[in-house]
Amino acid sequence: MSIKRAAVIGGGSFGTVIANILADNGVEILQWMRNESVAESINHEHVNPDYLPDTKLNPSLKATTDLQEAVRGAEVIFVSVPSKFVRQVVGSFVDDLDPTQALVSTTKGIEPDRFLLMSQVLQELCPNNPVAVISGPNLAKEIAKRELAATVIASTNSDLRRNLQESLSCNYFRVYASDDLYGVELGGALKNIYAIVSGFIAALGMGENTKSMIITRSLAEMSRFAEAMGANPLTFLGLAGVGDLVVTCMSPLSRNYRVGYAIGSGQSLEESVDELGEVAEGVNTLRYVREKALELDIYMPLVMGAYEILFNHADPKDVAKGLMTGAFASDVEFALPSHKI
Ligand SMILES: NC(=O)C1=CN([C@@H]2O[C@H](COP(=O)(O)OP(=O)(O)OC[C@H]3O[C@@H](n4cnc5c(N)ncnc54)[C@H](OP(=O)(O)O)[C@@H]3O)[C@@H](O)[C@H]2O)C=CC1
Ligand SMILES: O=C(CO)COP(=O)(O)O
Repeated sequence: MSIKRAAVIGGGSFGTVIANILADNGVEILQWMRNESVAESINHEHVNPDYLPDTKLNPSLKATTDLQEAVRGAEVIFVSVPSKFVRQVVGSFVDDLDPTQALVSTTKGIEPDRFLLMSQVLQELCPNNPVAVISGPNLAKEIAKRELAATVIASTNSDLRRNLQESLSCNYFRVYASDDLYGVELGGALKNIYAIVSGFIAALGMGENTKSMIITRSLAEMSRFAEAMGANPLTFLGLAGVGDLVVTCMSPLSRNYRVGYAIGSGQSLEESVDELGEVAEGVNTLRYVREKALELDIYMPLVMGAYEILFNHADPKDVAKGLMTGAFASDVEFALPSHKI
């Protein structure tokens, strides 16, 4: 049975795109945002002027700045604010929820204190509510133009998975299923780091072989981290792993890639983030993953190198040279374990 009424919490580019797909599919949808003038523009002009100024939105998509109004009666609540604010924003409406209402995170980030992914934060705040995540190669600006794309819905609740597949699938958006929430979410969070690295590489004018090497070794590093964290690295072979890694490492539409490109072109981290004006989750994720890798002694040379460039002003060219002179290593560690080379 597909969803009749849903809420999207967040007025940015991805929240708006998800709300618009649901509206295109006939779901009654109320999108919450804190900015009154953006809400008014969505309601009257059917445009989100701050994040998707060139997209005519479905006129049935309604916006509000009243959080309680948005969640009241919604069968599913999509949470689409930056990871830094998920706990605060969701925490302000948990008391209004009943246990039938499902929560879906679109957010690709990590909460640092206990290294929690967003579905874990949602589950902690709302232990009786079903939870899912959506992740995949989903650049909002392309989906807004209704260019073909695919995504993954992950949940251990098979009814919720199926309802979400039915409510989000349409002729420009294909929705695949997974029951590995942690793996799907970890892929979405980790790839942002490597999109920043790929941005450096592009800014330095490095070749196509270099770009391919970086993407492939990023996948090896992500998988090594996933395995050490107890996740299933096979999930990274799908859209939420390879798929999202490839698109964000290759496209200037990725905000994380753009931050990397700006830094590789000589701007400071602060300038790059300010100029972007949107969230680039990879900057904080890089800090948290580096810390976790040091704590668990996980070999992550790209993460360590990127950290030196972003936070210690290291020269990207010197870091790249250092990466080329590491100890001899295995190509696919699942096939040839490192200790056997
Ligand atoms: N854009 C994309 O292509 C995709 C993004 N994602 C993920 O979705 C999440 C949201 O991204 P996206 O929509 O692109 O982000 P944007 O940067 O486009 O927008 C962020 C939104 O969150 C709002 N916001 C920021 N801080 C707060 C706060 N303290 N309280 C309430 N609202 C707040 C902003 O409001 P205001 O405008 O008032 O500041 C804005 O509406 C991220 O984790 C991202 O990684 C996932 C897939 C694709
Ligand atoms: O996650 C995304 C596409 O799948 C969006 O990436 P950015 O946050 O780097 O723009």
